[in-house]
Amino acid sequence: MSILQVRDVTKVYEGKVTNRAINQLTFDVEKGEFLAIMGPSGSGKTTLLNLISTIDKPTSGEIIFNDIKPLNLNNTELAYFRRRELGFVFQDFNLLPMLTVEENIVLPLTLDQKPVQVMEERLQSLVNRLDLKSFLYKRPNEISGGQAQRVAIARALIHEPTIILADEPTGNLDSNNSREVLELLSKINKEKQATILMVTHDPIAASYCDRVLFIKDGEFFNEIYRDDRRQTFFQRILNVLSLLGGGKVGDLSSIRLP
Ligand SMILES: Nc1ncnc2c1ncn2[C@@H]1O[C@H](COP(=O)(O)OP(=O)(O)OP(=O)(O)O)[C@@H](O)[C@H]1O
Repeated sequence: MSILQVRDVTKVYEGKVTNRAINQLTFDVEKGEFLAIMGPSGSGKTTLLNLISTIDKPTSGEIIFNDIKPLNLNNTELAYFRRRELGFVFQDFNLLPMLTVEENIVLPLTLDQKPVQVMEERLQSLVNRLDLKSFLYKRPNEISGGQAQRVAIARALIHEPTIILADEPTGNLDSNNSREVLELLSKINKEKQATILMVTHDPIAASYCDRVLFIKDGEFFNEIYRDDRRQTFFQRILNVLSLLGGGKVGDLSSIRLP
């Protein structure tokens, strides 16, 4: 079942020079899928994420979540839709520094005025699943980058969104913390059938996904599905990246994945 349908979407930035950042892009995201979007710098990944997250509007084409077309919603409905249906995970975590880890996580429910009991139940379940207990009462500047990203993932999950949109979630993490965050995303994807769309430059991060969709100059370039072994999927991702051009694929091709 498709959770998200991107239908013939084009985004043109008008200015001194007209820039067609996304051009007639069509794809679906299935319920429970973990999808990576990859492409060279300037290929339109951020633009696409902004369109899917309803921060920006397509010039033409449609984006449909289940049966909801965000373009048809007014501003109040759109704000509510974003809060309820979408979960965001960013490269720089975006935690509020003055709040504790616990307060950051329940913030979306506080904004939704959910009953305290609901907040506590969901918080407890996430604290156990994401192993957050030891730093629940600390503030963001007192925890590591990996821990901060786990908190951001908990915050994205607490209102049980239809889809999690992750923008380079490991971009600011070292390799150990990256692996921890990717294993966590993989776990919530498998155990809770969470649907995740992740934009990444990192072929190791993409190798945790079920499918990688490659874009070039705002257009569909290729897509590949994971097979049994992550190592062979990783090699196939590198092959497509080398066809796409740019990047440091040569340096990575000898990596053995943990
Ligand atoms: N607000 C804007 N106004 C005009 N052009 C823009 C705007 N935002 C992006 N662009 C252009 O649209 C194209 C796609 O940019 P986008 O940021 O979506 O690429 P990207 O794949 O996310 O790049 P990167 O990997 O470097 O972040 C680029 O040519 C960029 O210069």
